[in-house]
Amino acid sequence: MSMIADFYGGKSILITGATGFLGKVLMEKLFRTSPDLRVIYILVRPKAGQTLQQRVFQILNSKLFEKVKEVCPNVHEKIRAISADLNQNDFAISKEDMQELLSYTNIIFHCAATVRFDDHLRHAVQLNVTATQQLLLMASQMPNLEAFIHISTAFSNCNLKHIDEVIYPCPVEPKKIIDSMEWLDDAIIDEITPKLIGDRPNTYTYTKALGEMVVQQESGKLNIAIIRPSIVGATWQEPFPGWVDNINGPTGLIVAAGKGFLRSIRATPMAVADLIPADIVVNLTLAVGWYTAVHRPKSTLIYHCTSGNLNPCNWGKMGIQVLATFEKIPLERAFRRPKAEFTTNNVTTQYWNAVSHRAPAMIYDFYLRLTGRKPRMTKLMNRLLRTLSMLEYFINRSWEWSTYNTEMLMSKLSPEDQRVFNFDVRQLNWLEYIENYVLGVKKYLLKEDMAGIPEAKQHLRRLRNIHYLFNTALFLIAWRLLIARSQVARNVWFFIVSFCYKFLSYFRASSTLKV
Ligand SMILES: CCCCCCCCCCCCCCCCCCCCCCCC(=O)SCCNC(=O)CCNC(=O)[C@H](O)C(C)(C)COP(=O)(O)OP(=O)(O)OC[C@H]1O[C@@H](n2cnc3c(N)ncnc32)[C@H](O)[C@@H]1OP(=O)(O)O
Ligand SMILES: NC(=O)C1=CN([C@@H]2O[C@H](COP(=O)(O)OP(=O)(O)OC[C@H]3O[C@@H](n4cnc5c(N)ncnc54)[C@H](OP(=O)(O)O)[C@@H]3O)[C@@H](O)[C@H]2O)C=CC1
Repeated sequence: MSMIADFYGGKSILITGATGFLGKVLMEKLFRTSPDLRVIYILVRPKAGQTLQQRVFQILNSKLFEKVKEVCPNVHEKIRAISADLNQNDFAISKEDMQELLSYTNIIFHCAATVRFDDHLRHAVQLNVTATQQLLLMASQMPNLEAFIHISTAFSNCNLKHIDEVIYPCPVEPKKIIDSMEWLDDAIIDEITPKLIGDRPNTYTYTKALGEMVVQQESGKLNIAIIRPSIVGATWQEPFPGWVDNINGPTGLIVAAGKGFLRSIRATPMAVADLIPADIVVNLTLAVGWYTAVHRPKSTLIYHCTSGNLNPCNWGKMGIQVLATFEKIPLERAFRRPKAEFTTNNVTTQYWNAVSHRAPAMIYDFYLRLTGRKPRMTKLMNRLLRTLSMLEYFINRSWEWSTYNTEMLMSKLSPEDQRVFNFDVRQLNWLEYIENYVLGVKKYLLKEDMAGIPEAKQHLRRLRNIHYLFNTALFLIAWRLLIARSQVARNVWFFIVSFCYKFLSYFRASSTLKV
């Protein structure tokens, strides 16, 4: 019997960010392991062209929830979508809904955030800091609340090399930042952003650090815990391997490599690729929810959900395995063959960007123009290069995260819970995981049919032939131009031609003699 699964039975659970990548995996696991839970409230904002109900329907009818429907056939009745926008005052929740949330909620999982690296500071503060503050205020009015679990990121302190499971203060108090965002105009915010974020690379990591400070400051009498996952990747085992449905983190680059857009990347092959599968994050989150509510630790505990110190993998190994998988299982309609290299300095990066990214895009756009179509590849390539420049910070450094609390929690679980809520990353086989990740990208994100693999391989063979033809033509043109301009080149050319001629004549003469 799983104590954790049992704990969530009969509970009313509030999840923010349930429509996001991690939120969906969290909801799925909760329904699958504790089908007798009372209700899951999810705060959802209406999206263009979709009502709340349509959004929920889409999630519940996705492949991810297939197993849930078997164990929890009335899942539709147990999910209660509440219209909310975390950017608004009181989240724009109606009075009745707010009353229901305040009266019944037992556990909160706060996953919502803006994960964009380039978000404007005002927006990132609103969602990652102010909304967290407001949610804590709401939580403090919930008489039945047992635990508040805040999802942060292991990179909230990426300005440090070694990171412990503690909250590191930022120089400027979050409250001051929140206040200043109310009266400063965008131009001034733009000007002070670099000074505020200091040695962090973007507004995301900075505001997630501020969010943690807010959690610490506003915790009051609440039972709170913070989870810090590193780079969340596709699922490892549950509900099935390789599930992923957005392009954040490495996923977008895997797609770009598989489609042949990404041919070189500035990365340190030996740097630790601190990836963590989404189901491991979710298992730890649920175990933390149980532990925080039942054991009520005296202080706010922080749990690092990382892989680097227990089972390290590096970007080099990951990149090679990604490409090896694309050899066997290519993506459909690739732009070029999947073939990429790591570069390690600015000069080679600029060179390969020009030769392997910009030039082919321009040639292809030229071809599109010639055939009366709208050019698009240069624009796409520029966006990819911009994305690469934003991710570079994370693939050229290694961090060490201590995992005492996470390991302590593991030791507190019963053998059954260690099995059902497995967050032991030491058991993960990276090569197998990455292969399943790449397959998952193909099947669940790009929705490509496995039956199309022979055609995809055929397409790659065509691309290879075009590549050879193109290179041969380029060589001949260059050579022709060189011969026209240089006496030395002409001499070399005549020497080669006469050598070949003599060789052929000798070969013909000797074969005639034999006859
Ligand atoms: C020896 C062999 C070598 C072979 C190598 C080849 C194999 C390659 C795979 C292995 C390398 C993997 C490296 C991975 C590096 C990952 C580092 C991640 C670090 C995360 C640390 C923090 C973790 C967290 O806590 S939060 C979660 C992470 N958050 C994000 O990832 C968000 C990042 N994204 C953004 O901030 C934005 O999307 C931005 C700024 C990058 C782009 O914004 P923009 O306004 O331009 O528009 P969008 O609409 O968002 O997207 C535009 C365009 O870009 C494409 N795109 C977006 N993200 C990615 C991505 N991660 N990778 C690739 N492409 C991406 C998107 O598809 C759009 O394309 P269109 O065609 O124009 O629609
Ligand atoms: N993915 C990763 O690699 C990592 C993620 N994390 C953390 O995990 C958490 C979840 O991340 P992930 O699932 O990847 O992110 P996603 O971007 O996939 O999901 C973000 C969620 O937040 C919701 N949200 C955003 N803005 C609002 C708003 N104004 N009102 C209501 N809801 C809103 C989104 O709703 P909508 O669907 O409407 O957009 C979505 O459900 C975040 O806190 C993130 O910082 C930490 C480490 C790594």
